[in-house]
Amino acid sequence: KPKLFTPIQLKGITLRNRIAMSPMCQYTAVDGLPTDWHPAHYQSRARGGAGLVVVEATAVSPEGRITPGCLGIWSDEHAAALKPIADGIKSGGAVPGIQIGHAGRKASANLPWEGDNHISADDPRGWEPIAPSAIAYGGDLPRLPHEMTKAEIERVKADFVAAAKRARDMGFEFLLLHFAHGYLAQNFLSRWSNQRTDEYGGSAENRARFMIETLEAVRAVWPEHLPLAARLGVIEFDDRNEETLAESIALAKRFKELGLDFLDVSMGFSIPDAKIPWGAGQLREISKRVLAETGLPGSTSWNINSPVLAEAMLQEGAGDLVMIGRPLLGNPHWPFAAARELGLENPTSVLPPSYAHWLSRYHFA
Ligand SMILES: NC(=O)C1=CN(Cc2ccccc2)CCC1
Repeated sequence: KPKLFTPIQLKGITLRNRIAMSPMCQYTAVDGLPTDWHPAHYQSRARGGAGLVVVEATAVSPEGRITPGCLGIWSDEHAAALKPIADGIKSGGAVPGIQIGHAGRKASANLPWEGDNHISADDPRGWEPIAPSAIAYGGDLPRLPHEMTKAEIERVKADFVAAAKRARDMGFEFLLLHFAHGYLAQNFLSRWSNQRTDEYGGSAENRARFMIETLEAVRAVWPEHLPLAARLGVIEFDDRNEETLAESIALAKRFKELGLDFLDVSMGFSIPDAKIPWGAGQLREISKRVLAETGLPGSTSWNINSPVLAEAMLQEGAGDLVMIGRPLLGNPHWPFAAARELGLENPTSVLPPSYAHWLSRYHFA
């Protein structure tokens, strides 16, 4: 039986299979609120057979959005608007997850298909990004962020806690902290973006402080029986990969001590000229190493572009789940196609009865 279609228990929650829909920004929110796009987008992937559906990066504050089209959970109104989405994922048979984050120095950008660049400083649609240091990312995101004061650091940590409480209260059962992709938490971790001289900068411990303190504070409010996860940028593909990986593994071990239940292995994306080794299953070896050394259940993503590759990665310990992104954009029923390709008996069993009944009958040779 393919491992991809075996259940897994994470704390008090059981996933029906190992297929997770990776959080992917839809850029269709208005003032942080979902539109009719979001419920259909997410419920269709649950009905298509995924075991876990993780809602896209949802900002803990307005200035924490990547673009004006990003979701937010910074108010009770925003939280209430997300409840139907959590309910729809659950009624579709998947575990409802959500990623919460802050875009840091990459914030205030145009939609990817409308420039993918910083909104110009004089454009009222934008806002001033905030980050650990006044150092711009560069490339198409050249805007200088405002260096956060201690008070702002405290405020943003509190925003993460408030966001976690709202996600909990709206029925989400898997919480994924966005600690990757050159956003705020990663901005603190990376020397490229953090040159503070206070206790939030300098040593590896100091640069990890924001993540550590945020994890501790969120853990205290996130229910013990629900999995708390983090997506961590463990490597930058710059000129110090070994050092970064060693720091990341030590940090992940610390996260485990602090009660993290699940680690999703990703990339730092802290600088524009990173040498990303794009390719099928590109983080497979890195994920195997990080998860083996930390002993945490986990996953990775990035171009897991075939069911055979997904199965191989599970078999070799590159994750307990696979994070499937773009293939699920192209086909909400990717799990059904994977079930057939991997030879699962009764492949239609991954779909709801309304589809499964007719898909499993009246075949002809
Ligand atoms: N919210 C996120 O984590 C996002 C990650 N991206 C990853 C990505 C980076 C570079 C190339 C492709 C995809 C795209 C934008 C949103």
